[in-house]
Amino acid sequence: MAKIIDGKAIAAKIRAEISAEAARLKEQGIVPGLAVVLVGEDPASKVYVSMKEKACADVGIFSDEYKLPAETGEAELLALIEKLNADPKIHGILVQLPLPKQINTERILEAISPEKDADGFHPYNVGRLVIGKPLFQPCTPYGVMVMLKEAGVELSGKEVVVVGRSNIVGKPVAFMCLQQNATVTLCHSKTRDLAGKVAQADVVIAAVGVPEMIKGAWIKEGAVVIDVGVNRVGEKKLVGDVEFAAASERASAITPVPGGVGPMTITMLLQNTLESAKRGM
Ligand SMILES: Nc1nc2c(c(=O)[nH]1)N[C@@H](CN(C=O)c1ccc(C(=O)N[C@@H](CCC(=O)O)C(=O)O)cc1)CN2
Repeated sequence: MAKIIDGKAIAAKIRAEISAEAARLKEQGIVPGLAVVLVGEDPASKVYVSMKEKACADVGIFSDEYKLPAETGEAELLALIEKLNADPKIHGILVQLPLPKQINTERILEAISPEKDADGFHPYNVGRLVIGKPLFQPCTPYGVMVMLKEAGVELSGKEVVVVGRSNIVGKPVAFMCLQQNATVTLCHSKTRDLAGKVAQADVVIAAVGVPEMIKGAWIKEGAVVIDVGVNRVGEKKLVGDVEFAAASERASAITPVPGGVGPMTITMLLQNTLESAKRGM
C-alpha cells in the first residue's frame, strides 16, 4: 500500500517558514505585496482567489484585490497591469485564469513585468525555466517539485512520465524534472500506447484534467504517483486524474486529491511573492 504524500502538511510547514520570513522582512520595513486580479464570475476561480487572499493574510503578505466584471475589455485590464507594474508596494501580480473569451490571455501575461510575474507564466520566465535559471517558477509545477523533494524522491536517472502538455503544468514540470537529471517522456492526447508509457515510469505526473483517466493497473509496482488533476464530479466530489484506490495498491507513494498538489499551488505563490520582495530589497 502506497505512502500518502500529504500536500496539506507540506504546505503548512512551508507556510510557517514563509510567515517567519515575512515577519523578519517587516522588521526591516518591507511587506511583501501581491496583486490578485479576477475577471468575471467563474465559480472555481472565485474560490481559488479567495483562498489566495486568505493565505496571504495568514502569512503576513499584503494582498491587493481587483475584481473586475466579466465584460471587462482587454485595454482596461492592460491599463490595470501597467499601473500594478509601476506600484512599489506590489512585488507579485497574479491574473487568475481562465480569462473571459474577449481577452487575449497571452497578451495579458506578456504585459506583466517579468520581475513581478508571481505565476511564472511570462515568456521571459518560461525561457529562463527552460535554461534552468528561473526567476519565478510556475506555482503548481514548483509545488510538485517541492513535494517530491519532501517525500525523499530522487529524480536523477529516473524515468519520469508526464501526462498532459499544458503551458501551466505539463511543459514546465517536464523541464523541471529534466533539470534534476530525470529522463522525461511528455505524453498528450495523440500519444500512442499511453498505458505502455505510464507502465515504464518510476515517477508518473498526471496533469491531464480528465477524471481518473490514468488507470491503477498501468502503474509500475513501486512507482511514485503525483496527481495534479482537480476534477469536480457531481455536486461535491473531487477526483484526480489517477484512479487513486487502484494506483495506491501498486505505487510506493501517491498524492491524494484533494489535499495533494492543490494546497501546494497557493503555497508556492506565497513563496514566489516573498522571493520577489527579497529580490527588490
Ligand atoms: N493565475 C493562475 N490561474 C490558475 C492557476 C494558477 O496557478 N495561476 N492554477 C489553477 C487553479 N488554482 C490556482 O489558481 C488552484 C487549483 C486548486 C487548488 C487547491 O487547493 N485545490 C484543493 C481543492 C480545492 C477545492 O475544494 O476546490 C485540493 O486539491 O486539495 C488551489 C489553486 C487554474 N488557474
